[in-house]
Amino acid sequence: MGQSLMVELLTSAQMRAIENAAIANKTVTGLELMERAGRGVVDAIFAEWPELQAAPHRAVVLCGPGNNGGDGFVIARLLKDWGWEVEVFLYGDPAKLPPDAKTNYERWCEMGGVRSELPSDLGSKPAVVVDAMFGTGVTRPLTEPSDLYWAVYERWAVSNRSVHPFSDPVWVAVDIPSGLCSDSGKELEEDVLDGGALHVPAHLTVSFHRAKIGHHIANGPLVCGKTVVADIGLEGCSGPLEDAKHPPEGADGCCPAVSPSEIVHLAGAPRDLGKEVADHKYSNGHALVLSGGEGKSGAARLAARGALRVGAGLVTVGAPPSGMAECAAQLTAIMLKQIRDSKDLQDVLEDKRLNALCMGPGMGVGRNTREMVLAALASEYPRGVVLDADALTSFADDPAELFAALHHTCVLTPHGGEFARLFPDIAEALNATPTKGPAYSKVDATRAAAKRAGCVVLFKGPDTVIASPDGRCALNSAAYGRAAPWLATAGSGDVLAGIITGLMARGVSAQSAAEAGAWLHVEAARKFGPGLIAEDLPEQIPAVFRDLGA
Ligand SMILES: NC(=O)C1=CN([C@@H]2O[C@H](COP(=O)(O)OP(=O)(O)OC[C@H]3O[C@@H](n4cnc5c(N)ncnc54)[C@H](OP(=O)(O)O)[C@@H]3O)[C@@H](O)[C@H]2O)[C@@H](O)CC1
Ligand SMILES: [K+]
Repeated sequence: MGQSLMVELLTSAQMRAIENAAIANKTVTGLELMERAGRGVVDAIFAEWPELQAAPHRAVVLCGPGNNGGDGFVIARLLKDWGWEVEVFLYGDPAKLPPDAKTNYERWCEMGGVRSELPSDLGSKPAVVVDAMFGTGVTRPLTEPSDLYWAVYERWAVSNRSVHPFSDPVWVAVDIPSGLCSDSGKELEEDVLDGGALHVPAHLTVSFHRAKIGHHIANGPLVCGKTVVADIGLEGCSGPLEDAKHPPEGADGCCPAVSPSEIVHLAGAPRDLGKEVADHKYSNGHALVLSGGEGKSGAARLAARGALRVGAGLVTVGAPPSGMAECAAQLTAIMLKQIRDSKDLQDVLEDKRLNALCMGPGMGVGRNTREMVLAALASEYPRGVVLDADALTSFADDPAELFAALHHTCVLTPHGGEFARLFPDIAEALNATPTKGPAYSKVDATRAAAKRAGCVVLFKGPDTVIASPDGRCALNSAAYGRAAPWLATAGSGDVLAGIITGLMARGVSAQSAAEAGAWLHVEAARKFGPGLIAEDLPEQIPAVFRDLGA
């Protein structure tokens, strides 16, 4: 099974490396890139609001002291060329602008004025406000610049997104809304409460070459509005070659500036999930899902149903004696076996056809769960093991004991609370108020956790991050066109654990199963829509598969 359409997400350092390599290779000049960036923003505005292309309007362009500001001067010039009335503000000293930004500042000055002070009369309401204050170069909280920014915002408050956009100005962010860290999707803040971070939510954010991680993680989707990516002619420069440490020239003259393995991908639609006509049930594996006792078996049954629907050939629920009657009354296609402790589990695992295990949902926190997990992990046969919920919390007192036993066919699926129990120091770094950029991100945290645990970690949320110990990392974003707010419902995580287990039973590797599972989980929720409860999720998988042509 593979992933289709791998969309790359970059950090600011990766973007800079790609840009610098292209300039060093003489593929393009910085000035050309800036021109294309500015044009990309104008094209995106006209594509989004064709009414704005049809007749001239008024724009306010807020420029900052770096190259993001440089893009702003290009946009001002292009809009003016289009017949618009354009007012430009600059935060910073024009003499200190970087060279390309300065060139564009000077070109703009031949066409119009630049104000740095806030006038008492800001003039008539513009159709568009362009935020070109700060882009990927923000390294500290914005305090002083926010005066100008907020004044413009408050003057024409962008109150209600649902009304026709031109009753308020549309707010267009160049590259990323100013003040948002492009690596972490967090706003840099002062330690003090009145830090004055900038984060006006944009209607449209136009980024360049690739989306940045920050557009898709943490607050990014809340602040960026609709995000589009403009092609600025750097295609082929991200690193199509495997060994980017010793980069030969790329076929198109570009130099792969970033090792492909370092790049985070947006999880995409999985491919090849169909079954072969000649398959029999054992060709698609046998998943075992461990359950809790009486009144606690629902979570395991949800997981088992997810595993079966995603195509595991057979699924068995293993329950302690007190859970047997409840499970027997509820299960039909799913088999049932009594497993009370680690000794029973070891016996059951003698059957090598059981090739994937799901442990945790509803199992209970404590010694018995701990011992069963360790018994499963000690088994010599290399089966997939998905650990969720109580299987994670049972090791809160001694995570190192768990980490010592984990191996490369394991997947941990913590939510924020479980993550903090297993990786308290990493969670603390992630949750600290970010005062410097690039800020520590959920990507950094998940990669660090995977390395420490020695297995795949899937850190849940609307921005689910999936990382392997070798650094491979994907982001499954339930935002923008894939928002799935009804997924935050009891038992939804149990189904996800089961889906991943089912995929591993079918022979999918740990990282790919976690990525595909997270993607399918969101799609199943979107298929059902409002009113979704966890029981509905497995039942939507057939429709999702049909859409995939599986
Ligand atoms: N990469 C590409 O391919 C392309 C990139 N392009 C564009 O370049 C943008 C990146 O440009 P950039 O690196 O100059 O950074 P940018 O965001 O303008 O800010 C840096 C300036 O802000 C200042 N500053 C920072 N924090 C501050 C604070 N708290 N308070 C006050 N000042 C603060 C900082 O000052 P310093 O830290 O140096 O003192 C520096 O002067 C990118 O987002 C995209 O729009 C496109 O043109 C073409 C293709
Ligand atoms: K910006």
